[in-house]
Amino acid sequence: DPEEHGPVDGAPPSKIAVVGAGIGGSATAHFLRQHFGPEVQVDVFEKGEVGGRLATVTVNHNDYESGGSIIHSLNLHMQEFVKQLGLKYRRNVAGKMAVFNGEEMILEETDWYLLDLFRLWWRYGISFIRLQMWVEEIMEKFMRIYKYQAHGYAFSSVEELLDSLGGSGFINMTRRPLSDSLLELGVSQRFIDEVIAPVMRINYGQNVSIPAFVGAVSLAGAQNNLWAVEGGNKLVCSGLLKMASANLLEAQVNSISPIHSGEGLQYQLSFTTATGTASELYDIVVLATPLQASVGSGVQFQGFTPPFDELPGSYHSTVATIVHGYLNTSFFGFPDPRLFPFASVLTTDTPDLFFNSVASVCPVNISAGFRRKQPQEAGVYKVFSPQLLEKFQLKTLFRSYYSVQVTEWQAYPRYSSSQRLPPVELHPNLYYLNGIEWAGSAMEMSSVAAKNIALLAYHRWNRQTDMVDQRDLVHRIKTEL
Ligand SMILES: Cc1cc2nc3c(=O)[nH]c(=O)nc-3n(C[C@H](O)[C@H](O)[C@H](O)COP(=O)(O)OP(=O)(O)OC[C@H]3O[C@@H](n4cnc5c(N)ncnc54)[C@H](O)[C@@H]3O)c2cc1C
Ligand SMILES: CC(C)=CCC/C(C)=C/CC/C(C)=C/CSC[C@H](N)C(=O)O
Repeated sequence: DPEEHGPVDGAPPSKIAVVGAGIGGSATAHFLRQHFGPEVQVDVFEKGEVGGRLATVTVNHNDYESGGSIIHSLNLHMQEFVKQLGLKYRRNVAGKMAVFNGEEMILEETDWYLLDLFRLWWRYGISFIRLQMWVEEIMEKFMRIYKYQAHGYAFSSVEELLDSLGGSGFINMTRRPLSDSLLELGVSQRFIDEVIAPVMRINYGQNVSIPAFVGAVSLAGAQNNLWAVEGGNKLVCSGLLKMASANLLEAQVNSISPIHSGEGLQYQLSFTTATGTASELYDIVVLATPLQASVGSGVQFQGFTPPFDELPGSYHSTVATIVHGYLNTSFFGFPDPRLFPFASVLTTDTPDLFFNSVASVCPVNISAGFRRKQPQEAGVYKVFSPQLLEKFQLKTLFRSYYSVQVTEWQAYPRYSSSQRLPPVELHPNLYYLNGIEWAGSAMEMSSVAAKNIALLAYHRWNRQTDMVDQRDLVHRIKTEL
């Protein structure tokens, strides 16, 4: 009901709450400040660590990313944050990749690009060219969002946002399995089994039946133009909160209820801090954390029914195990570690294989002369697996080790092609950011959603309906310029 958005006299909101200080919540605080100006109070509630799923662990005096680690060169919001915050890029240190099927390496990268290309062509025909063109085309359409957002356009749902970028084709990609889309494109089943499936396993711990849209995001994350933030990706979150002059409250939000008073519509947030429970009133609230029961945000809605009973679906559990030790290269068919040239090993979808990938990792601070450790030396490796690794499994992958650090993540949605995308607007001035993860979960996706919600909240508050869910933006923007 438009009557319930901002006041008719055009007064700005005085207090806005953001729940969650991951990249989604921090970026929201930053964009809210940009759009609503310096006067509004922005409170950010965080029950755990700033950064959320962007986190590091310390091994042998160095820090390593244990959650979200890589950023695409065309992820322009992340790039802009790093620039504005005066942070530095950390380029990917090159390393060769192989695919293991539980018995042997079925694909091995070499030092010779042309040889690799020839091998790919020999084994899979032109599947890899078709795939590359498909991902490029999707990326090109995805990039439209930056123009739309720069012109101030917002979308009231993830479907509207996707539709504006790639029409019904993009929405359909969230509803059909990746394998179907690729087969239709003429990509061979062998290529899907031996290349696509391993990429889906390392990036989302799932298989090729995940929806095509998130499949394309995952494939973009397997390209070679990737980077990270020097010092750790989570520095972006703390930096954005600071730049936005947001008040960080170390508190768990327990409930949200709408209150109608002389002030108009407000939301009462009740929350628990180290010293007890309290509550505050806000004009606008943004929830920047997954609300699925399996993730356990603990937020209850009181006094109104959001547009869902309980959000359907659950989050996929992925275990990141960081091991400092000696890789057991014999397990991969290389008895002599000096002859093992790979920095990362991906795996095919093979029953009984207990891990998705193992990769040598670089610390978040790399000095100029940094080089990856050779397999005959002790190095730091990240293993992704669906379950906690048992001791015998660690002993299978490593000849010996000094330390093991385990992070069990409710990592990203457990994707299915029949899942509908969650709503963005839960009540007139109450917004939900993490529905976008059901299209694709990545730092940039949360950043795009953050910008969208800040714009949407601003236009709704000011009753600017002509800036929301506008059609034919490609053409409109051309003529606006
Ligand atoms: C192992 C792993 C690897 C990944 N790799 C990549 C990658 O390489 N590249 C990439 O782009 N993406 C990657 N991702 C995905 C990416 O990390 C996420 O999409 C992104 O970080 C999500 O950010 P968010 O802010 O939306 O959510 P979160 O980071 O989950 O933030 C939500 C925050 O809300 C807080 N919170 C929850 N409930 C409450 C409450 N009631 N009160 C107060 N606070 C609350 C939580 O503590 C949390 O800090 C990876 C994820 C994982 C787990
Ligand atoms: C949003 C767009 C257009 C592109 C993002 C591409 C990207 C960076 C995807 C990564 C997705 C993801 C969840 C990766 C997880 S694992 C990452 C890495 N291999 C690791 O070892 O940590």
